[in-house]
Amino acid sequence: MTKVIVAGAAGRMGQRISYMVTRNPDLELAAAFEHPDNPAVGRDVGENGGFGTTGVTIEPGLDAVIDKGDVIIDFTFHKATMGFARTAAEHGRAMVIGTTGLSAEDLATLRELAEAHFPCVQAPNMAVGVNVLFKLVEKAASILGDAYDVEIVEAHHRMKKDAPSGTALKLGEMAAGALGRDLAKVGVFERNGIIGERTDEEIGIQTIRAGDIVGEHTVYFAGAGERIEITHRAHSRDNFARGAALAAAWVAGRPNGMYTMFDVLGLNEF
Ligand SMILES: NC(=O)C1=CN([C@@H]2O[C@H](COP(=O)(O)OP(=O)(O)OC[C@H]3O[C@@H](n4cnc5c(N)ncnc54)[C@H](O)[C@@H]3O)[C@@H](O)[C@H]2O)C=CC1
Ligand SMILES: O=C(O)C1=N[C@H](C(=O)O)C[C@H](O)C1
Repeated sequence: MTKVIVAGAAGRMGQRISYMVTRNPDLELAAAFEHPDNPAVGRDVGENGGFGTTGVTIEPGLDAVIDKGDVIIDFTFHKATMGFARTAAEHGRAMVIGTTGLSAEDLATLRELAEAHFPCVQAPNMAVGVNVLFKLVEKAASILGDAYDVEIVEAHHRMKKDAPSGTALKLGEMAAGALGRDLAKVGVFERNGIIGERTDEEIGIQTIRAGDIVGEHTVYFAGAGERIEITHRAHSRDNFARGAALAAAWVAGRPNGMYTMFDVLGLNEF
């Protein structure tokens, strides 16, 4: 039985992850923590999340609970995540990281820490459907090639802090990789004013923030006289949370290093 520590346990994702951990027979919800200023500190994580009494109290900060578990599931905020990774490295705890908005520098540091000290599953989206979407987009781009313009539109709730979504960036990277391009060079994240004609190689990524949209991603492949649109819509946060719980059960006991949901779901061969 793998003992799980849930970071940001009072957050939108933290609540549903805590619930999914209690539903997974391979996992034990061993501890939960929040930012020390969060009003949920001191409450039972299940009562706070609306799924009953668990006997697990939300503690103030990771240091208070680090000795209680084997795997930390982190869906919080990029600055907090990097601090948790340093603590995980010191204590040799595994991590599942769903937090988005990590910079290229953060990801390089995370890789260094994980390769030396702990196994880590990191993915911008832990839903099974989105991970299949990544593969479909890679395949579509490699078949269609340069004759089709690639554009990505993502929509999320008004509370989301980072833009574009980590998923949209990954979709852009999958398409760019299949087309022999580098998203850092060809990504276009804003269009306004007299911008001139579209270039062949650019990959546009546009953002919508509105209401309580859980998460939607559409990739367009538009050519002369036709287009393909591939869309994923999340109906609730439970698919992300179920994926995170699956990743926690999978990562415990693995060799140190970085893994993705493709490893967890066995999608590398596709
Ligand atoms: N990989 C995936 O499948 C998914 C990733 N996400 C990502 O997860 C992250 C969180 O999303 P939400 O739950 O919607 O945000 P949220 O704002 O509802 O929850 C974040 C929680 O983290 C807590 N937190 C922040 N700093 C902390 C610290 N230093 N110590 C302890 N707790 C701290 C906050 O108090 C808050 O309760 C975002 O980066 C989002 O993009 C969201 C959904 C799916
Ligand atoms: O913040 C969210 O809500 C989500 N964030 C992730 C992202 O940035 O890709 C995944 C999901 O779409 C929900």
